[in-house]
Amino acid sequence: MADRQKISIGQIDYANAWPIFHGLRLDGDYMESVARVPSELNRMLAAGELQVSAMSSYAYAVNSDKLLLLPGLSVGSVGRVNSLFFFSKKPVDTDPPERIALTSTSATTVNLLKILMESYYGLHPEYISMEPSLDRMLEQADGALLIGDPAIHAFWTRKDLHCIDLGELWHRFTGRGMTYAVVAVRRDAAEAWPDAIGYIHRALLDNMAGNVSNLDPVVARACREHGGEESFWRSYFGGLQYDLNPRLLEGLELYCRYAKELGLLERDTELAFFRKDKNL
Ligand SMILES: C=C(O[C@@H]1C=C(C(=O)O)C=C[C@H]1O)C(=O)O
Repeated sequence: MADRQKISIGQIDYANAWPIFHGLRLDGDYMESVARVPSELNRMLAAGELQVSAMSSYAYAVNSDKLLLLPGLSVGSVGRVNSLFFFSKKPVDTDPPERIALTSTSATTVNLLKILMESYYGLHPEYISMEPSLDRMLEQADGALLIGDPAIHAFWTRKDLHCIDLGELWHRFTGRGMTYAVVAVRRDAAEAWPDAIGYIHRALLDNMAGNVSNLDPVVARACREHGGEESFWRSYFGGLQYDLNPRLLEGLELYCRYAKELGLLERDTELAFFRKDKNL
């Protein structure tokens, strides 16, 4: 990497990540940020098109030999999430789905659903990956997984469908929290520019702490851009956990163990963290 390469920072292009990124001012001569859906960020970070990014925790696990977690940053929950939904025409308990359409934007929740189908329900449906369009997904499958903003809009409008909150079901199954997204840095970037990465890490932590302690600006932005009640957005953001705390880490470790057991991950995952003074 050249000395003066711009550091590119990936942001999740969904409301769930606004408490981390809203109001962040890092762009300039040496840094730029881009907002994409999680699967695209996962690909870009692995390809070296980004140096630091929010990403699916599953994709971190797949590439953990090339990445380090930025401590204290996450999108997680202990229980309900309100934006990770499995929609089905019939109840799963009485009418098991034979074919499930998975949003192509997700990595963590796609595998969370597979874990829950297999280990909680004892089901082995066929899976297909599709763009997040619920109508089209349900033309081709008995159930559909959506994440992020499309999941929230579908939850508001499709009261005719059965709906399972994946964070709630995971909590019922395991008693644990779960980390859906993390923020990671490429190990080569952490080695090349420890000070710059440390600066970005600090800026993200401070920005997140400010937004979490005063949700008004992100709630106002969500009402403006997505509609819906202020009370919905306040409890949505209030219900998510952004600080990668021990309950979220414990849940992520258990998720990785299930994923490995079921052949969804090739290896055991050891979570490794960026530390400014000793980053590798
Ligand atoms: C809470 C959410 O968490 C997320 C789920 C992800 C995934 O399934 O890969 C990735 C990032 C987050 O967007 C959400 O999408 O609503």
